[in-house]
Amino acid sequence: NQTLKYGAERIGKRTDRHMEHWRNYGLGQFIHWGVYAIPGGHWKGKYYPGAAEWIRSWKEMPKEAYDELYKQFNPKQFNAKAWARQAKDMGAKYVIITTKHHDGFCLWPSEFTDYTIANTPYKRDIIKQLVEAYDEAGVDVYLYFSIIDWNHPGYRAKIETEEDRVAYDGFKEFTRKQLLELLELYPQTKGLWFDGTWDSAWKEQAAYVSDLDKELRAMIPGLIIGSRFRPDDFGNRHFDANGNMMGDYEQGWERKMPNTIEEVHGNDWDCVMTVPENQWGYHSDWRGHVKTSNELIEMLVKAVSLGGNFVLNFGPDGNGSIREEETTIAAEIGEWMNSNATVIYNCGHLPWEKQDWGYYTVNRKTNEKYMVIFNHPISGMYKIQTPDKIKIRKAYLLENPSGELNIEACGENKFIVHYRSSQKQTKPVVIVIKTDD
Ligand SMILES: C[C@@H]1N[C@@H](C#Cc2ccccc2)[C@H](O)[C@@H]1O
Repeated sequence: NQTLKYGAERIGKRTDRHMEHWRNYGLGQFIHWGVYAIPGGHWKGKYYPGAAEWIRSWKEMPKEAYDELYKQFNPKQFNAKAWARQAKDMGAKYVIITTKHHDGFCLWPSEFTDYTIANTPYKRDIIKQLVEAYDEAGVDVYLYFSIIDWNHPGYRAKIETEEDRVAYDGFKEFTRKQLLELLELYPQTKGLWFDGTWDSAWKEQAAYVSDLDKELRAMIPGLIIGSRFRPDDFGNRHFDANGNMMGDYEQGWERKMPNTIEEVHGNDWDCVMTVPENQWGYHSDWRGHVKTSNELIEMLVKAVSLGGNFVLNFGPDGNGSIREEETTIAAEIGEWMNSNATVIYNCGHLPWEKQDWGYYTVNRKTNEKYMVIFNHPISGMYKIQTPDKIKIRKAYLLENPSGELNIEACGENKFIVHYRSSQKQTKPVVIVIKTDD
């Protein structure tokens, strides 16, 4: 182990009540919204094949043209309360909202730049409306903030000259003032979700970012910040040079998921996921595979079964509307969550051998165990292998607690639950299991 001045601030999970609350969310919503929603992945009739929120970086998009778009931003359909209601009905316990993406456009009236919502035809503070609406709906608010800021003159991807260094020092102070401003303006914020911290310029700022991290945490008790913010002494992010995670949870699962508990290294973690293959901001022409609600429910259950949170992205259009595909997905997930949230909220990893029929989750408070079934064996036999002498005493469908299922004990820690559905299953089914531990 090396002695690090700016490595992991803690070994092992945070155990305070704020983090315990975060750990038990299960399901969150991501909102990516900004001026990139105006072109929606097209420019002058051409289709942009990349992620819509990155369209400014497209060679076919003149930077000066993009940088004028905010003067058209006037989302007349925007209704923060409707968005919050939809998220609540989907079963999301928290939301992560883009305050500023890589293009540098601020959805709040920051006093440190003119490139903000205040200077659009819309004028009003989007972040304030969203924070208040979600908070009122009982959905905790987290703020996404991109360190990369293509609009700021002092931003650098790398520092090569003395001029770069001076410019970047000014950019660091600008970044710091915006972050303090956000927490000052929106004290309901429970955490910051940082992005765009992969530049070498940022990765050389271990001392500065360590101080900033402390300053931000001092502003809001219990503030939660993931592993994508601080670099260590050697520019490592997520894990320091000694392999210890920096931040309160691992932010390494973007559009991908772990398959085993070993891959999450005993840390808290989140998975942030898009409905199409790779669109966070609004793209009017989703191509490639668009995930169904069943696929997304399986990802949610898989994340919880491995001790993480699953955060599903929504990309509202330039008028402030949530697109039809996302509205349908939210309703279908919400319908399943209505009768199955028991296996998601306050649940985590059960260290039993993974079986083909699906995933286990366990309620951290009651120790009640769940089998969430995605694959029905034609045998009608659901195998369970318990560790060290744990016996299965009872099993029943979550939707029918009085209908006990037949359990066959097959020798040391092997059990078979017999279940054959009477009708065609189009959504995951949950079996509750009672044990003698
Ligand atoms: C949460 C997501 N992170 C951002 C990114 C990215 C990215 C950029 C380059 C290579 C791979 C990923 C996306 O624009 C979105 O905000």
